[in-house]
Amino acid sequence: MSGTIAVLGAGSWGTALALALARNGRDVRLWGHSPEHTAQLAADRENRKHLPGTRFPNTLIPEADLHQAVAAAADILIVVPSHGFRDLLERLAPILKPSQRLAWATKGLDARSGQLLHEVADELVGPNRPLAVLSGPSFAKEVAQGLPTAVTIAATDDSFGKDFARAFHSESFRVYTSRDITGVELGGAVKNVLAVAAGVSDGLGFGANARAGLITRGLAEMMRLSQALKADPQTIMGLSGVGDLILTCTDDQSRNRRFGLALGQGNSIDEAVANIGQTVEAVRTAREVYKLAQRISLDMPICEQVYYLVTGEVDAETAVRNLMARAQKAEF
Ligand SMILES: NC(=O)C1=CN([C@@H]2O[C@H](COP(=O)(O)OP(=O)(O)OC[C@H]3O[C@@H](n4cnc5c(N)ncnc54)[C@H](OP(=O)(O)O)[C@@H]3O)[C@@H](O)[C@H]2O)C=CC1
Ligand SMILES: O=C(CO)COP(=O)(O)O
Repeated sequence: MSGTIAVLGAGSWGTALALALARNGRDVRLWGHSPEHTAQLAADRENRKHLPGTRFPNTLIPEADLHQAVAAAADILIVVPSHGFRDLLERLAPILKPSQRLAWATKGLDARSGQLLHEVADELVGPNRPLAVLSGPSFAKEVAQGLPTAVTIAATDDSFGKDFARAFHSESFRVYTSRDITGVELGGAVKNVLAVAAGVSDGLGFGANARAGLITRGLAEMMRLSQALKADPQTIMGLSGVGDLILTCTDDQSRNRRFGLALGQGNSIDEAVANIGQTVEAVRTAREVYKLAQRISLDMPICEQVYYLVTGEVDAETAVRNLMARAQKAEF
């Protein structure tokens, strides 16, 4: 990754990652789907909507035209919400050059097919294109502020993984590499669903014991799913699994946790989403994880109750009662 990198998606995370790359000496084109928003980024040299107070280096250029952003780039990094991932790849498929490698930092599953995002990428712009995913415990605001952060990049191709890691790696942004794309993607998707459960529990005032119990039994669900999908269990014990699970379940910067908190405090789903005003991935991911677990007959009781919550089939207290009423069993 020595040439320009096109970051596609100009929300909080796309902007923070574009800043990390530009500060690390890379030329970056930051594309956003709203021309008004991209014009504001170009005029202010700052993303006032998502990350106020952080000036863009000269090497970070906002770009309203997708074709131009892609044409200028050696490699591509997608950072749109998961519901826009497939559509964006369909737009990219006819314009990507064979030499351009593709990475993403989106967390979630494909809302149309329930597939992992690397399966969608492989289908639409593969099969031989090097692919990579960046994930781990990393709030956009802290990355934009240059606070110490560690993440994982999993790639289909070792040289892409190393190049991509080098493009980001700095004294404040530490990058570990992996080959387990499935494990890294699963951790990033499922932790958002579990963060809703932790938020609900805290919103109901259930205390520290309940939160720790939910995180630990949630980790067991993540582990079970990763084993069923032939991911490496070690990945779940790493940054993109337990690392991001702890971050998102315990800190109120997390939008998924705040969504759960709001439900636990008696707000409706629509009120909670509107008040947060940004992407809350778990609203969709809870459905996809539930369907996936059903399809492969896997027991994921916490994710199941979050699914019933986001579909309005139970309220917060009933979801917790349902979990506590389960039959006694061995821990492992
Ligand atoms: N924020 C964070 O700390 C982190 C986020 N992530 C992940 O990054 C992904 C993006 O989240 P984040 O940047 O935080 O979300 P934000 O809500 O901050 O921003 C999302 C951006 O994407 C735009 N957008 C919405 N739909 C589409 C689409 N179909 N095509 C292109 N752009 C679109 C939105 O535009 P508009 O406002 O017009 O809708 C907005 O600019 C998510 O999967 C999230 O889980 C991962 C790690 C950290
Ligand atoms: O993924 C994240 C941090 O790693 C951000 O979490 P939220 O989407 O819940 O804010």
